[in-house]
Amino acid sequence: MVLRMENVTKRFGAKTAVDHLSLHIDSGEMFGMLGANGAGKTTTFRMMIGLFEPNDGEVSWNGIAPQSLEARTIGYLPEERGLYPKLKVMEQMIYLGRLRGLSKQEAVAEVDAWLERFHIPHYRKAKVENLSKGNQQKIQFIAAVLHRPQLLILDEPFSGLDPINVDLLKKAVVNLKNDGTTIVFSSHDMKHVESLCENLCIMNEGKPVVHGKLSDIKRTYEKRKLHIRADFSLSFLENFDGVLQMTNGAEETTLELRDETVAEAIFGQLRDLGYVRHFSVEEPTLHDIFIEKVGQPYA
Ligand SMILES: Nc1ncnc2c1ncn2[C@@H]1O[C@H](COP(=O)(O)OP(=O)(O)OP(=O)(O)O)[C@@H](O)[C@H]1O
Repeated sequence: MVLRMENVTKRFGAKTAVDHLSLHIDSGEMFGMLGANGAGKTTTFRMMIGLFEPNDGEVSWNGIAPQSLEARTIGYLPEERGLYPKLKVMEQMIYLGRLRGLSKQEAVAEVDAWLERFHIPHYRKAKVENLSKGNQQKIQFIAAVLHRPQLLILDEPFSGLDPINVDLLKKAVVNLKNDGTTIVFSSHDMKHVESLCENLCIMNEGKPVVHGKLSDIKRTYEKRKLHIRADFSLSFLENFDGVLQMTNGAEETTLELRDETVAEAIFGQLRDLGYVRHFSVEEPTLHDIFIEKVGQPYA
């Protein structure tokens, strides 16, 4: 399933929530959406699944409008979790499975397998309202995947989970991807996007400010961080051409450089000055790129 969003704009009254967004997500890909609160991620997801119509532009999956896809094709984990608190887990999952075209037996088999995988088979008959927040989230995740969708859209799937459950869910997501599911997800933790996605989009005020392959984005982002530990004073580097910022830690000096050629120039000079214990150039993190492009740390 290939997703194409061409020049998509969505307005709510005077507010432009998504502004001329073009995206291309390939079949079987895991795609990350980043953006501060209100950047337009959820609105984008809702257009991907046909809940919202764009004011301008087009959305299609394999050339088909999302509204025309079969219910079985899409799985969606909404940001606002929407389970029925009074219903028992299995009853509720059977109901949702039936809505997506599964028989009762198929739904029960899928749900039992997922409950085992998530180490919560004993909650089969529990009311949702009696589960912890993290376990409710696992149930909500199961609701999004029990019909084995080809496209899975996960809005903040890891928020509110402890590290063990984050790992459990991450593994599940990676397995689904390896089985061929196309996955789009948003996360407020850039490390999740960095570890899971080859391709991503950073949105800011409805506009895509960075979009493409993570490795290409990092390569074309010129700024580098340089870490040095030396047995002599490095104070002369403060005014070195291409050094944008210098921070002296207890053991190590960290420099922000205009680009990697500055590191080479510094390296050439240090060799003649004394013993250098450590010299390393760091690739930019997604966090660095986000701050540069969006102008503020991620909320
Ligand atoms: N149904 C709506 N009616 C009016 N305005 C809306 C509606 N949905 C979203 N908006 C506005 O559109 C903008 C983008 O919202 P959206 O929920 O897509 O952002 P987001 O990136 O998902 O944010 P968050 O990380 O906080 O979930 C916001 O300013 C929001 O207030």
